[in-house]
Amino acid sequence: MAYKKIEEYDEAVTNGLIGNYKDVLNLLGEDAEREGLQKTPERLAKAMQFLTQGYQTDAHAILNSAKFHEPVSEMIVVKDIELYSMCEHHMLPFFGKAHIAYIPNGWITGLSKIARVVDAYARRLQVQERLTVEIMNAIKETLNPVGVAVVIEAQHLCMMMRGVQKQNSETTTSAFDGEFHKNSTRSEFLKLIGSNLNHR
Ligand SMILES: Nc1nc2c(ncn2[C@@H]2O[C@H](COP(=O)(O)OP(=O)(O)OP(=O)(O)O)[C@@H](O)[C@H]2O)c(=O)[nH]1
Ligand SMILES: [Zn+2]
Repeated sequence: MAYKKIEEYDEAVTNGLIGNYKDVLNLLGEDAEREGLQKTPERLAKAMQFLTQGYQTDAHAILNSAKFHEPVSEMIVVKDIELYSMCEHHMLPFFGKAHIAYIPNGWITGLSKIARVVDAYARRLQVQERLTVEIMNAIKETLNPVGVAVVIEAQHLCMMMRGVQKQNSETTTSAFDGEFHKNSTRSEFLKLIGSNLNHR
């Protein structure tokens, strides 16, 4: 399946969500019919479809769509890829940065495709750990690299706006494969992204 942007929203899904979001507003003590809220269920229905469009994207197809044979054997690092996702426990956002590296084994992919793969998995209901591993596996399975590494640093609104209410905590998750299991390779990557995971 080719990667496609959501430009049109599924009418049946949108209408179903609109009805439900009206109920949600009323249950929360609002008046869903008041002027300021009249279009809110529809906006929210579209926003949620946008934020979960990853279910309609195929990360492997994204990477395969710009796969080039290239005799490169040095580490390729794409860092500071911003990401926005939603935790599957509270459906509240978590957001931060992904840093990704791979060491090619004859095949490279378009750099933008790496960032698109982040979105393909981030735009779903997620836990940060699974998001990290899914990105790694997609790169591993399509490019068959000598090694692949993914580090994600994120803040979770469910820990900030509610619950434990910690405003400054940041969660770092990582997934390493192949050459990145070697201390020296992993250290080089962590140094390049300026991560303090190096001290572990
Ligand atoms: N491991 C992991 N946990 C997450 C992530 N996002 C949210 N959580 C946690 O999921 C847990 C759900 O715990 P529960 O005790 O079922 O939910 P809760 O009563 O709302 O918990 P509190 O947030 O502590 O109030 C919480 O500890 C959240 O911090 C994530 O990406 N990874
Ligand atoms: Zn949460």
